Amino acid sequence: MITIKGLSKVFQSRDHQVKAVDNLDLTIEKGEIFGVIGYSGAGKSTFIRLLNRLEEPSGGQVTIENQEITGLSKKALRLTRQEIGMIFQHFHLLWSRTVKDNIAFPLEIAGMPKEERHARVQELIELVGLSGRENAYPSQLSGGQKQRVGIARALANNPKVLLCDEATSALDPETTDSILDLLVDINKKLGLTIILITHEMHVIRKICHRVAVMEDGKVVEQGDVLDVFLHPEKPVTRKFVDQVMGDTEQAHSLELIHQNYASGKILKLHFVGENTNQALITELARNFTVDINILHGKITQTQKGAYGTLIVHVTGDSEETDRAIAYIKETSVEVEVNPNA
Ligand SMILES: Nc1ncnc2c1ncn2[C@@H]1O[C@H](COP(=O)(O)OP(=O)(O)OP(=O)(O)O)[C@@H](O)[C@H]1O
Repeated sequence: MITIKGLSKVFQSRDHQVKAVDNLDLTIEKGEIFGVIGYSGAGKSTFIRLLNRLEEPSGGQVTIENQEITGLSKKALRLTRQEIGMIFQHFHLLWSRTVKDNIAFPLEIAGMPKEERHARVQELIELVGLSGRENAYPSQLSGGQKQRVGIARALANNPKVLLCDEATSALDPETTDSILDLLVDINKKLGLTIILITHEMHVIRKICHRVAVMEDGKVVEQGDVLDVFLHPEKPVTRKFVDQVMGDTEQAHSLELIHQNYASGKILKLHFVGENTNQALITELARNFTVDINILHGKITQTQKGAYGTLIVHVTGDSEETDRAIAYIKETSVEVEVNPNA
């Protein structure tokens, strides 16, 4: 478990102070993929760099599995950093070393004997899917392959936690997905705790179990990814959810829907987890004498199951419509009945 208490970082420039991280408290469970999302300037990079003290905190504590990182001497910190792997947006590889020598680098520093090192590097190359590219130089690799080298190097000393600093931001969407798949795979295979920062909700949706939203150096909202998707509280969180669900477009089409459907009721159904798979609409049509028109919908997958919304127009006898709505409410699908309809 990782506990962060009252963590702060104040940067002092000539004429003013910037509280990049402002009295932040968080608990991250062992083995989870925890995402921190925020816009540029929210303090994400500073936050993640405080965890391994690439940035020295102005105040507060970071404890990783009972070891207080913030209380370590510089010498002890050097050793402990071997237990905290990190990957970066621009990979930070050594350009004059081959793939295998880049991966071997942290093992050399840790003093691992040559033969053991060789075997470990081979194992890591297979783990990250780089077999056959051992002797290539970074300049001969694609962005995705470079990040795979970064991941292998970060995992070399069997860290307790992997920190990912915008690790997919420099990659195209397809490569991003393959790197995210690799991170999920590693999390499952090794039970490794992963903390990532990003400005893309797609990354959170695809791989995180829990998420914290940062704004002005503070965590303004946090929770299970599905809960945050379903009930975003703060405007900044809603904006991020809209990145994936396209709600602005939905709001616009809702206005049109009102104009076009004067009678009946417009329902907005939220599906979570298992319920996305059930044939609710078919059941409604079979069991109630109502007509149902699907007007708009989107379902997306997260690590904790599926999440989606569906806007439907229901017409029929008003009592029968109410019964159908009551039936929907009995399932755990959430339903909002549009008040204007
Ligand atoms: N070394 C520094 N000196 C002074 N101010 C800094 C320093 N590093 C960061 N800041 C300031 O701290 C705030 C948070 O920056 P940070 O880079 O952590 O945000 P971020 O959310 O990671 O944004 P980005 O994705 O743009 O890097 C910003 O106002 C930034 O200008």
